[in-house]
Amino acid sequence: MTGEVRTVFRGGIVHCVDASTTQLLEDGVLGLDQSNRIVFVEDGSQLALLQDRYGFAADARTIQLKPHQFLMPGFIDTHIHASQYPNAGTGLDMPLLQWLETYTFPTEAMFANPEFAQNAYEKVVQRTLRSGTTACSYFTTIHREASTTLVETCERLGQRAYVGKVCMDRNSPSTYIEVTNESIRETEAFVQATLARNSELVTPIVTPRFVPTCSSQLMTGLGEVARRYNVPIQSHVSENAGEIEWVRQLHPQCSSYSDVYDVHGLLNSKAIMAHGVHLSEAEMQLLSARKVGVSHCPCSNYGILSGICRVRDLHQHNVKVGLGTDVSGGHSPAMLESLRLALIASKTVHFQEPALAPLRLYEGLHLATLGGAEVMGLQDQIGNFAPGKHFDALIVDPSSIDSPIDVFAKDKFSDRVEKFLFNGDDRNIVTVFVNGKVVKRLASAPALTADF
Ligand SMILES: O=c1[nH]c(=O)c2nc[nH]c2[nH]1
Repeated sequence: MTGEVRTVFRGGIVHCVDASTTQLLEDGVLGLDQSNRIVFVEDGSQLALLQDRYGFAADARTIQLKPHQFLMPGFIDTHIHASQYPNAGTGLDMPLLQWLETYTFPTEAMFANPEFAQNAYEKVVQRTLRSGTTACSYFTTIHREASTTLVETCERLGQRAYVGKVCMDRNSPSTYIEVTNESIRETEAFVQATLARNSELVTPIVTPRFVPTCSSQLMTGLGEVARRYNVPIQSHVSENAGEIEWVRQLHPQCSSYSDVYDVHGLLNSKAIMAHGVHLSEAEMQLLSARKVGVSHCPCSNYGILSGICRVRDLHQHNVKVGLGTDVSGGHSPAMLESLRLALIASKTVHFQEPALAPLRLYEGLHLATLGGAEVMGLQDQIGNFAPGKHFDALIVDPSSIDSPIDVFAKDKFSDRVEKFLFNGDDRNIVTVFVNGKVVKRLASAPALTADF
């Protein structure tokens, strides 16, 4: 239910209505109610009619975007290791298992130090917000205290987030491993404490790292915690050939990597599985039947030599797909980079399998916004500008100060949007709203009243 219209934005608007429909309005209007929920998105020429149709408050305000500016939904990063941000852009010279041992586990172990954790988490939340990411599904480390620091940081800086304390009780370094029962107890304590905050923005997510580092007893226990508190689950699946072979040796009785999670009660409609690069036909059918979402992480899949996820094939199997930066297997915390590489990766798949058509630009935008919301189970709350949703949005300015884009008189509105998606960066993202609150504002932003 939405209320009377209190705020109207007028200017360009682009958002994905569904996986195959994008609404592009060069002169659009978007109405918000008193709690900053979206009431409507319409063509601006209809404004007078809309006042009657939706009931505008007597003191409703109109915020006029500057020429070339447009509104779009915030990006949704469905898979990011907040604790690996100190390594972002480094160490991309090895495949997954070696990379974990050499770079990743040693850095994650440093989060035992609260000051190190505080500094890193502050930076990753600031950086992702600045890049236009309004919602993230974060992995932290095995440390509960530091994981709570990330929860507090997201709340304070105003980012919507799932935060998961990582669990691992086998095949891990002696300095970075948990005892099974303690890992389950600590997860439950973290879930309880995070739920008790009644946060509008942050939700705990149960996070078994991946099969090689989680015993059967741990996976079963974590599945029970997720069910008891009705919270989501995240992990990694079928990312890398060496990893998949290891899982086969560890669980010879299971028919596939995905089946290992299934028999331990970890696949359901609230589960997010990252990568899915080498999923078999049977695994795609299983993920589809369990309504599991896949986080496609193309930067990481190239960076740590995993392979290429067949997104079109997943869609044909009716599997939900969103995008993840997967910092720091992925080099960049910016979702624009993941979007671009997702488009390129789909062309590489197409070269190899011509029947799988490359993703079109707006399918990429869907993956980065509404598709991500579906993967996180938040499709009724965020991901596009449908009535009733929260206002998690960006004001993009292709002509902002220091813009990396040049706009020409011949450019249509759709050209300006495309230029941003391919050549823009955070200098073009002049305002970021999460839950109707401004969390980033640059000098080129339109004037806003103080209560945003
Ligand atoms: O890309 C990845 N990053 C990780 O940190 C990880 N852990 C298990 N599997 C993983 N894959």
